[in-house]
Amino acid sequence: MQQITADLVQQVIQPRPTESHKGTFGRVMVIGGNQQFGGAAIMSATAAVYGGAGLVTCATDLFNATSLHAQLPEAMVLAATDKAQMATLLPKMDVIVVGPGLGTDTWGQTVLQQVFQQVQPQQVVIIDGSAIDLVASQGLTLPQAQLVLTPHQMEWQRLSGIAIADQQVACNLAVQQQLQATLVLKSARTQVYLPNGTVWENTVGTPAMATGGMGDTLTGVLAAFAAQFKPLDQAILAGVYTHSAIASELAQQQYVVLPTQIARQLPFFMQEQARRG
Ligand SMILES: NC(=O)C1=CN([C@@H]2O[C@H](COP(=O)(O)OP(=O)(O)OC[C@H]3O[C@@H](n4cnc5c(N)ncnc54)[C@H](O)[C@@H]3O)[C@@H](O)[C@H]2O)[C@@H](O)CC1
Ligand SMILES: Nc1ncnc2c1ncn2[C@@H]1O[C@H](COP(=O)(O)OP(=O)(O)O)[C@@H](O)[C@H]1O
Ligand SMILES: [Mg+2]
Repeated sequence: MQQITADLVQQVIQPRPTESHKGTFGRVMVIGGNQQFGGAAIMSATAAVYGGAGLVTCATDLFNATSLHAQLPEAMVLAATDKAQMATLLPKMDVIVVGPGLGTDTWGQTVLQQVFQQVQPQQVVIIDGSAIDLVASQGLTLPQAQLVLTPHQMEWQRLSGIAIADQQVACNLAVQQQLQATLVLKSARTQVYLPNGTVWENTVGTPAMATGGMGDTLTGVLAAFAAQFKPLDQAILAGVYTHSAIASELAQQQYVVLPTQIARQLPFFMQEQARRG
């Protein structure tokens, strides 16, 4: 198993080119947030904006629109069930996050199926939370795209059929290769399984991160990094490390680290890495 280190992150996060504009840094759409879990989509979109994605749109239950805009006016918003608008906007996206706070009821199922039908092969699609549970419970076929799955151990158990106690590298790798997706298997020591069959381990992180919304925030970090930095494999590894490294820094003084604090720290951490790289 290879280790994700600060060196790798500093190679990925580079100073921004002077000749650039918002289009240079990618378009991200976060799809999720039912009436119960709106915060999850808001946290994902927040991390995507603070992580540097050029344009961020949140497709959600419009119940969440005011709260989203109250703290993140940078994000655009639309109803996830608006078929016409989704059909216009989805093909324009570089990176799609689907699942944070989506829920597994009929609303979530309808939204997910519509997204899977419209995704294009060149797009990066980050599948998280409820979307993973729905793929598992409904036996949905994953779309043709650059897929990144971000399950925690329980979600991976549901999707892969491998019980948490049996989630060893060889078994995980076999299923990940079948799924033809990057796997970010989240735990206290998150592992990343890349399409080329290499397996990486996160080397930072803290129990101060064990708070609801922490994984939702990770999806936004990964989306922003995938939108800005190439190749995708390196962007994902750097995103996983950055999310936890910020938490570890804050945990020097805090017993608990809030997901929204990690998002707000992203521009500072990224500037530090860009200067060192
Ligand atoms: N503020 C919000 O709106 C929040 C919304 N959330 C959304 O709620 C939906 C359900 O997700 P949940 O993850 O809460 O529910 P799940 O039922 O999928 O999983 C949570 C349970 O899995 C177990 N588990 C075992 N190993 C674990 C591991 N390594 N990491 C995490 N849990 C582990 C724990 O007992 C935990 O209670 C998702 O769509 C998610 O995005 C959550 O992220 C919480 C915050
Ligand atoms: N004890 C811990 N040590 C290190 N990282 C942790 C710990 N507990 C949780 N995390 C991290 O927090 C995130 C939790 O993700 P997830 O369970 O999907 O959260 P949520 O769905 O509530 O947003 C993952 O990135 C995981 O690695
Ligand atoms: Mg989660």
